[in-house]
Amino acid sequence: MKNMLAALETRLAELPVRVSVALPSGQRIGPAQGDVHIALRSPAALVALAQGQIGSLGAAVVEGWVDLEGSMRNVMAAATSLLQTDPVRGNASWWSQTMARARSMALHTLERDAQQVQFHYDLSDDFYALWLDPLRVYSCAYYRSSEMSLAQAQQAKLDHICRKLALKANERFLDIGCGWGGLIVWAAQHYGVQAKGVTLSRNQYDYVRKRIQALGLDGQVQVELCDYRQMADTPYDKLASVGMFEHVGHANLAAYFQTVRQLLRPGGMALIHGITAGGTKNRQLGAGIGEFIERYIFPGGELVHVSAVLHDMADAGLEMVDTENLRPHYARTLWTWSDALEAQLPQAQRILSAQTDAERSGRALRAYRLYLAGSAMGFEQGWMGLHQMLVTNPSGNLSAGGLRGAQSDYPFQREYMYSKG
Ligand SMILES: C[S@@+](CC[C@H](N)C(=O)[O-])C[C@H]1O[C@@H](n2cnc3c(N)ncnc32)[C@H](O)[C@@H]1O
Repeated sequence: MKNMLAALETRLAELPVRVSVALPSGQRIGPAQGDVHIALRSPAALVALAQGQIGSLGAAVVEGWVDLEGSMRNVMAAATSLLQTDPVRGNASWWSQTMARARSMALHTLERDAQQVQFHYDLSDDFYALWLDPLRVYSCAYYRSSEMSLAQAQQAKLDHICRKLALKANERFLDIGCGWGGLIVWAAQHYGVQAKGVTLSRNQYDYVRKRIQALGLDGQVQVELCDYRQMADTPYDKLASVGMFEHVGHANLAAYFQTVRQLLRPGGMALIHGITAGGTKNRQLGAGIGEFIERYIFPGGELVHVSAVLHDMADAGLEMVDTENLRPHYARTLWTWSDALEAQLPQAQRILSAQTDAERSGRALRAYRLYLAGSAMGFEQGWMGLHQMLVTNPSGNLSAGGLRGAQSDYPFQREYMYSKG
């Protein structure tokens, strides 16, 4: 115990911010006044701190076994420096990979996915509205110029996607995992497409239906509450799926891309946008971070390296024509969400308390504070990436003129993405 405390004290002295710690015994270590103050109430939390298990320490904060004071930026600066192992380093053994695959299959039945998605997205619309932009876009923004606000950068992202897809008036456009409907409404209003979105969240479905009505878009935009695996629509001209494959799981990724291909007409284009793992072996981040996210934020969420995503896309017969990594944009997006939440903690607590008892709402708020700031830090550190992948369903059909080969709507050069066509 003495050695552990001495080692902890040395580590605290080396941190980039001043961290003071109150031990369960009442003893204090570190500076008298810190930028961050940690009050430990359980010996297990002390061990997590000493071992740099920052995810486990976060869980202890959520459960109320640790009190944490300080700005989220200082907390995260301390957290990265406390780490003793690289959280991106995964286990490559055959056994661990096989177990991870079996777990992934079990986690993603139709029933479980509906529960897992509703656990997160149906927490409270008012809570999300507090820190998201006015269109409630819940994915990485695109800061086309550095002075953009979050609202502008989210609009720029919606437009970036529409341009990449070269959307044209009257085309049929599907958004799998449409959230609060930002993209389908934007694509209908600005590109004149016939749009449909699907979501597994009841709150999102109700909200989008009302928004479509309020905007008078009934004949042009539709939303459906269903799982992507249950769709049997005739193929669309264009398709997007944004912030969605993180919920699909590695074991189901190939089937997800087969569904994408079936829902896309020959020659059509799809834009797949999602969080990717920084390493090739880890489905979850180490140091207890993955367990934290699984338990409090995204049950069933899985990270997959971009190489594995592209592999399964190719196996499904989709051709990747353009890939862009927006990782720094997600760090900035997440810090903006985190700052907005930090600036409105009493309102957030009130909103969450209206849904459930004080203990559960307190836990949820502590979990979201750590998740938003921790994710911002994770993108800054490169533990995760954010890839936009443009793919086509190449037609290989015999046409009247003979064999056409693999053709698609993808233009010859990528300049078209930067000018409204
Ligand atoms: C991170 S949100 C992204 C929402 C939206 N695309 C955006 O950018 O704001 C993920 C979305 O995927 C949806 N989703 C997750 N699993 C799904 C499934 N199996 N079938 C249909 N939708 C699903 C959720 O309901 C949610 O709307």
